[in-house]
Amino acid sequence: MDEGKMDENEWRYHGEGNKSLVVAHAQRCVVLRFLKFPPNRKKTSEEIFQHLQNIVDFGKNVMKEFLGENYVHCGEVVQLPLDFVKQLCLKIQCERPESRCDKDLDTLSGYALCLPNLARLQTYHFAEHRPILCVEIKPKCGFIPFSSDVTHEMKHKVCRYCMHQHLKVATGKWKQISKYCPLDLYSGNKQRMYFALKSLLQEAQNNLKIFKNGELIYGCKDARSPMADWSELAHHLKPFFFPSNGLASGPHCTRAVIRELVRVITRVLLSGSDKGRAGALRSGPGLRGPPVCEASPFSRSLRCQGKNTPERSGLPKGCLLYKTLQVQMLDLLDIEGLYPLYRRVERYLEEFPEERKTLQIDGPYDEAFYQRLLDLSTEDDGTVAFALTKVQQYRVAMTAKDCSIMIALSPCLQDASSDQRPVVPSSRSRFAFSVSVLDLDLKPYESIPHQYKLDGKIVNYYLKTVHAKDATMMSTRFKESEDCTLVLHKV
Ligand SMILES: O=P(O)(O)O[C@@H]1[C@@H](OP(=O)(O)O)[C@H](OP(=O)(O)O)[C@H](O)[C@H](OP(=O)(O)O)[C@H]1OP(=O)(O)O
Ligand SMILES: Nc1ncnc2c1ncn2[C@@H]1O[C@H](COP(=O)(O)OP(=O)(O)OP(=O)(O)O)[C@@H](O)[C@H]1O
Repeated sequence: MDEGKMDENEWRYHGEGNKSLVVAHAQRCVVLRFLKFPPNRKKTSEEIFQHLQNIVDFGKNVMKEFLGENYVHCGEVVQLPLDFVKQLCLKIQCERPESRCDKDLDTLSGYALCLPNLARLQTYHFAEHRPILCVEIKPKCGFIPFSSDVTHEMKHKVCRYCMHQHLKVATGKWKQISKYCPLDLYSGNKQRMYFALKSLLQEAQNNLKIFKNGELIYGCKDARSPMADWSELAHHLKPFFFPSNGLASGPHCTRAVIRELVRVITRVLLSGSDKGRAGALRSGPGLRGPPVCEASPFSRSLRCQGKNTPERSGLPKGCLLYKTLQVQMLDLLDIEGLYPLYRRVERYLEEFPEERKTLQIDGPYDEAFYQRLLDLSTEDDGTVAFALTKVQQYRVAMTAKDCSIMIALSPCLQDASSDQRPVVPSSRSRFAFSVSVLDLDLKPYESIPHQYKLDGKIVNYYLKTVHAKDATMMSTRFKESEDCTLVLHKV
């Protein structure tokens, strides 16, 4: 990229989250990722540069090691002309969802991250001419805490995502409770994964987006977004999954197309080679905690049919979901066990503030930082060193609980080789695909007290409202017989 000759008209708004905003180049396969801040939060250019450089270093030295070279794209920090950034900011402002406008794009430093556009296949730099479909999933936390520090029994039964749904609906963030449960997606059991993906398609919230040729065609900006329209989605997807087939339109066609999409995504999620040092945690946390969440409509439907809890079929070890789950499980103590250790580090820093640097609280996220994360002992010897290791592991685990997975699919021409990319078959076509992970920014040390408070709020709200109601009648989330039969199709 020639930073000297930047033209805002070559870039278009692509998307944003709580902390960054992304614009995509119209022709080339690159995006620029800018940081966002609340209006009055002034940061110096040097601080912003360091923040971005930390993101790159953390990706390179930590996440690539854990998740594998192929899945992680760290990008690089670029310095852009301030005039370009200001014009770009003005140009995209009208496309930003209102709910995200509480923070402003950083237009003062001129720094941003330049990354490959993961909504396109990984050929970098130049866009492919073949059509491309991309599914982005933010799977969230895929396990139930196993820590003995957990004080609410409910946390050993119902996963955080399912509990949090109730608080989110109560506060108006989303209109309705999703049937998605991360434990179903991470189960490795095809039926459960199928159910999880279908549930995401029914109620996408911020956990699912679909792009066609880089354009968002499915996904929900906020609670005011219109209801998901499957027939419109199927219309977009039909040429991908039924290219030369005169499948009539209508509900039958919609169902067939959605089924194909879900099957292909399930297969892709279960695929993967195991390269690099990503197995570092394999002998670590392992599969612990209950295999199902009691609030998941899938497990409820099994119970309602008198069936046993499904076996944990397990994810293949090379796949990205497996690796992500292993990193999430670095949260060995749960926030309840972690918080007192955070307080221990805090007390130490109050006494010795100059030690913050030596403790690598704000970086550098280098090889030494990574090595310390591999110590999975939970025997507290009362030291600051022990507390610090658990705090850093917790931050890394929280990062993995909030990242997104991007799956890009491009139809293979008949009989054509796939340029050495992996290929996934569907019933009427074949796709070359790539899987990547994004939003791997290490969660800040300062967010730990917030996590602690939020955890209490989520559980208390759930206990007070939902569980109390549930004890006397089935949750409204689960509409009896409909769900009992829905999930048990062969996939
Ligand atoms: O706490 P959670 O689980 O609600 O996760 C937050 C996300 O909310 P979600 O529940 O996924 O809608 C939240 O996503 P949204 O802004 O709601 O789209 C952010 O990803 C937030 O991370 P950060 O503070 O921006 O680094 C996330 O905060 P962290 O907890 O990961 O710090
Ligand atoms: N390299 C990329 N290629 C394509 N799209 C991207 C890329 N990076 C980010 N995006 C898009 O931009 C959106 C926002 O990016 P990201 O999730 O990193 O924001 P964030 O503010 O850090 O998120 P959060 O709200 O989780 O803190 C993503 O959901 C994704 O759709």
